[in-house]
Amino acid sequence: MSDERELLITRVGAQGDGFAESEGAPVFVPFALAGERVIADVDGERGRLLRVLQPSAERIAPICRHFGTCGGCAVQHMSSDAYRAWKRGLVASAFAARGLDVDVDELVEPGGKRRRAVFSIERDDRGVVIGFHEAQSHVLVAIDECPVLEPKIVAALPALNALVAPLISKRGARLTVTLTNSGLDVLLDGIERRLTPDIRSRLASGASTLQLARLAVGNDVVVETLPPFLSFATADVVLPPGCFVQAVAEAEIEMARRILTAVGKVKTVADLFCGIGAFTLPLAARAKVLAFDGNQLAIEALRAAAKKATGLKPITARVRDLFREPLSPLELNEHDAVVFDPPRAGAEAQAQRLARSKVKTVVAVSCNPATLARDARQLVDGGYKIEFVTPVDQFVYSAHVEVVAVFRR
Ligand SMILES: C[S@@+](CC[C@H](N)C(=O)[O-])C[C@H]1O[C@@H](n2cnc3c(N)ncnc32)[C@H](O)[C@@H]1O
Repeated sequence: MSDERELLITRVGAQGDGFAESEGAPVFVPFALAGERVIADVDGERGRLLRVLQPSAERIAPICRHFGTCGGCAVQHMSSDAYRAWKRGLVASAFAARGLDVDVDELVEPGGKRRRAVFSIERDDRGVVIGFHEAQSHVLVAIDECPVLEPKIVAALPALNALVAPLISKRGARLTVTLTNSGLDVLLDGIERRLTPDIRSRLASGASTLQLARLAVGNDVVVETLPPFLSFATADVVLPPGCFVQAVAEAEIEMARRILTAVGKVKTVADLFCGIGAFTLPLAARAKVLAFDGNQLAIEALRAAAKKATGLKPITARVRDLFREPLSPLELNEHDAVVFDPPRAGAEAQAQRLARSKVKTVVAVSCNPATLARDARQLVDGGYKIEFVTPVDQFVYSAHVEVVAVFRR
């Protein structure tokens, strides 16, 4: 039932939604800005923006026609100043919630487009559709333009759709597309159909016509025309299908630069949650690196790249579950600096051990300010001082923010 209300938006929340109080309860209104009076259709804590009665001076026109329906971007309607202040504020408030009053740096905006996208692909009345879901909805928005993605990825979507369409059912699947140095690396997963020899050969010939570097369906590499690789320092890493890569090359380079500046002149560094070595390899240009990750394929890819690279100090890469078996203080103490870049869940167990270590410099990279602040609290309680907290805008127009934090003792 429609419940239209006039609301005063008092701030923008962590997901990019406008926040108002109405009838004694919170209401979150996507696409509304602080200070605006709006009419929204309210259903519980959610409000659908119907009209802006009094627009904020910070309101600007979005740059993408899908903005407002596509769930990929949350805040294209904010001026650059408001956007920068909001992202910085997300980090400051996460730290404040842990009792850490830090002077968060200005938002660093390295620019660049996303080289990896995970699309949904589904069959419905429109045919087979590739796109992103509306926020908090099952409705799929067909994407034919996207200002945050590498144009080569967007341009390939119609042909990729035609290639995999026969495999797509109403249940849908995921299509992960990564722009690598040797072309597009495409992974289709979540499909029910088995690949018959006939389907496989049709996919393989289509992939070569499209000059894809690789096409994989689930764990099955259907065709690899060229090994899909990315370069870090002097090394070329061949990507295991679907493995983690930093979304934007420019952001990754900026973060690596800040990590190197923070660790300074050192002999030995531990890189925890190293993945395929986006930070390990630049660090190895300077110091001996011991690198750990839970993903066996990522570690194998890093080892193979390190073996072939020239001009790097020794890298030892090991598979280890750092949630269950974090490095002990004794193991950590063998290093002049430790870098950790965990998944969104953070590195709670590892931070506890770091807090008891004697390591001089710790650099944390995180895509989740809340878990970073939790882990930072442990480091501070263990005697570390926070030197820098720098938000890096890797996920432009979204509510996500990457952070590099430097701790010293
Ligand atoms: C945010 S990524 C960072 C990877 C790398 N630093 C980079 O920049 O490409 C997080 C990494 O944590 C790894 N990971 C997730 N859970 C883990 C665990 N329990 N133990 C060790 N590594 C884990 C993932 O495999 C992934 O490579």
